[in-house]
Amino acid sequence: MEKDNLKLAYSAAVNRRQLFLIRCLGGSAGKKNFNFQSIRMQSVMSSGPSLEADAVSILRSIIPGLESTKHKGQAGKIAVVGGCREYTGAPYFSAISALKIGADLSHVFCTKDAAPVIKSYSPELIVHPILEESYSIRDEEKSSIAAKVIAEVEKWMERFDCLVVGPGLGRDPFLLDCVSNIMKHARECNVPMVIDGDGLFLVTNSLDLVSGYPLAVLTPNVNEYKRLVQKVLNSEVNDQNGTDQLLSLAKGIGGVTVLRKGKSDFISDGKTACAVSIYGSPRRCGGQGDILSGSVAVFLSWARQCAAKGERSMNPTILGCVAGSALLRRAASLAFESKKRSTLTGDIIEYLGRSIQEICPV
Ligand SMILES: NC(=O)C1=CN([C@@H]2O[C@H](COP(=O)(O)OP(=O)(O)OC[C@H]3O[C@@H](n4cnc5c(N)ncnc54)[C@H](O)[C@@H]3O)[C@@H](O)[C@H]2O)[C@@H](O)CC1
Ligand SMILES: Nc1ncnc2c1ncn2[C@@H]1O[C@H](COP(=O)(O)OP(=O)(O)OP(=O)(O)O)[C@@H](O)[C@H]1O
Ligand SMILES: [Mg+2]
Repeated sequence: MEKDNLKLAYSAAVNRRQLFLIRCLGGSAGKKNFNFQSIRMQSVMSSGPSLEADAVSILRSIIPGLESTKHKGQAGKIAVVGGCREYTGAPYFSAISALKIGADLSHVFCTKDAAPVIKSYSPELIVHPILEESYSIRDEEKSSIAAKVIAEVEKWMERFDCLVVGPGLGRDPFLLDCVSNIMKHARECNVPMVIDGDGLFLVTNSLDLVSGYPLAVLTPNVNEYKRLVQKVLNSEVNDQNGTDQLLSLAKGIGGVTVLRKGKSDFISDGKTACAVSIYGSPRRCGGQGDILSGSVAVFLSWARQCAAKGERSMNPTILGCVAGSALLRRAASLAFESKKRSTLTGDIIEYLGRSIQEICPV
């Protein structure tokens, strides 16, 4: 009896899978004819058609081709500022996701303690052990160390297409001072920044770091969003009027782009708002936001390249957010299909490649 039930469940799963493949392939695997209709339907159904971005078209339009004329670096050079004694997973997830999506180089600027650990996760990452936390230095050393940190980052800054600031950064006051200097320098160099995790803790307390900088993207989770709304709008989160509040928040920080993470991801630059509701995963394991920050950094860089060629008129930071969110959610859904309750962030990262391949086959 149990065997029969198992057989039935198995054949139902196979049927569902076949139906899904037929719907997705739509008779052709070619880039132009690829049919992602099943996913688009789900997305429209879950948050209403008016706000939902056409994420698949956006992804297709900004993912660059793989051409033999290109040299290393042209598909993106990303740097993650994060990683401390407590957190080594978050910067790794963010930086490795950038590579898995298609960036050529991914750097991590972290504390001296975190560096050997992050290096041991992957030889693909370029890891700079430059940051220090208060516990490891004497007060009289602070100013010389702060000067060294910024000098080290300055050497690299102009090479980066985007910085991700905050995954696993921690909240040590001295370290955050040094990171503030890095952000000021990035801003002077017009380098886009995705601010996440403890980077949002820093920015919420020092809004000037990003205020009025249109190349800044903030990616708050539920707690981080609440703190931002309280600080900037002096009110509580109001989900009845969620879109207006998000617009006001982005506007209140001088036109930065805010990607509010949740059941649907909502994105606004203070002028327009859109949503990504593509079906993701019901697992809420830590680290999915880190994948998102690395993804947004890459797509934002690609969208800016398209904009520079005059190929796209919409705000490239918004396009980058939509693309990053859609890809993460698709990968999470594929990972969950396979791993169910045991789905972890590492599993989702393994599906980034397949998710991008479905949209832009090579
Ligand atoms: N494997 C890893 O290394 C991971 C590390 N992560 C990192 O963990 C850090 C925290 O992210 P969460 O999403 O948990 O942050 P949240 O702000 O959502 O939650 C953290 C919780 O701890 C409290 N908290 C922690 N430190 C505090 C402090 N110094 N003062 C006041 N309250 C404090 C917060 O109020 C909140 O309740 C970030 O740097 C994030 O990037 C996460 O990305 C998950 C994965
Ligand atoms: N309730 C939900 N249903 C579906 N997807 C969700 C839900 N909540 C979050 N997500 C997705 O997970 C991604 C990460 O959001 P989450 O709120 O977990 O971030 P986070 O707390 O910063 O993660 P991290 O653990 O990496 O710090 C979002 O981009 C969103 O697409
Ligand atoms: Mg987070």
